[in-house]
Amino acid sequence: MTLSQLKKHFSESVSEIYTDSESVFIFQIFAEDILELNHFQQRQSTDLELSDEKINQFQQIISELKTGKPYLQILGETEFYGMKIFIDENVLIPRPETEELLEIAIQRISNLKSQISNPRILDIGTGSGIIPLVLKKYFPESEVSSVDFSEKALVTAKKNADFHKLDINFIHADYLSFDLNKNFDVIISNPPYIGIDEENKIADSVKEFEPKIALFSPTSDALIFYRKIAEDSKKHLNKNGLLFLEINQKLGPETLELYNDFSHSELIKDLSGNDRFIFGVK
Ligand SMILES: C[S@@+](CC[C@H](N)C(=O)[O-])C[C@H]1O[C@@H](n2cnc3c(N)ncnc32)[C@H](O)[C@@H]1O
Repeated sequence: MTLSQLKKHFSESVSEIYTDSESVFIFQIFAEDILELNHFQQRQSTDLELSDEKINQFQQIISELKTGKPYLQILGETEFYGMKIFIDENVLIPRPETEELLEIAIQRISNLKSQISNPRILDIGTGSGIIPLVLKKYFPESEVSSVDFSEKALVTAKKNADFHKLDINFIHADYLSFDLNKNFDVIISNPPYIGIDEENKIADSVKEFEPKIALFSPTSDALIFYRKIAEDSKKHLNKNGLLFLEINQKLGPETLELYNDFSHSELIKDLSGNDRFIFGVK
């Protein structure tokens, strides 16, 4: 089988799940990984004869894609804020909105840095580690702690931290019953924000392949993490400390209200125009 025949076979096999342009895009990504040919080289090598081993690898990928498994999980890595990030079934696949959250945070923490040279940062809900990794990369003098209840997620996050040689203090704990024992200059979080009773409204592809603990709050209270963060901020966020949260777009005003004792708090929309972030100054 040649490369162009494989490409056609690939597109036809996944046509029930992906549009033509999506399947071309996904094929290119896997061809880059398996055949070690960049996009330009792939276009120049349409007649390349492929070994049975390579064809079998693509066949395996097709079988997995047909189950609805996200292609990034099959690939095992993604790019986030310009960094290579390993992912697997134990962590949330990084979302573009979280890149926006970090853009907002980096800009505002830079301003804070004129007053505090080594800010102490707490991230709640580590997942693949994207938030603490990006912040530690941008603010090497900062002290970054990150808590997650999922031991398996922490294994992946540590793998990412080792890969990028970044020093993060990972904490394995249930944040909802965790006593913070020090104060922070920055609290940031993208916690689970869907009430467990709303599970039936979420697409099967998300529910089936991404960890439930990353998506759903443990009760029907979708704001349970935000309430605990508000409580902790009272005692453990320093004066003029900064708060950055990714939130459920349907609960903007209710979530913002939890932080009305801050000297400043605002809702910020994402690029799609949804209420998606809260920025607060204590
Ligand atoms: C929405 S995901 C966000 C992951 C990552 N920060 C990101 O933006 O991709 C929420 C994370 O919170 C973690 N989590 C869920 N319940 C938790 C709890 N009770 N205590 C600490 N972490 C928890 C999940 O394991 C998951 O990694």
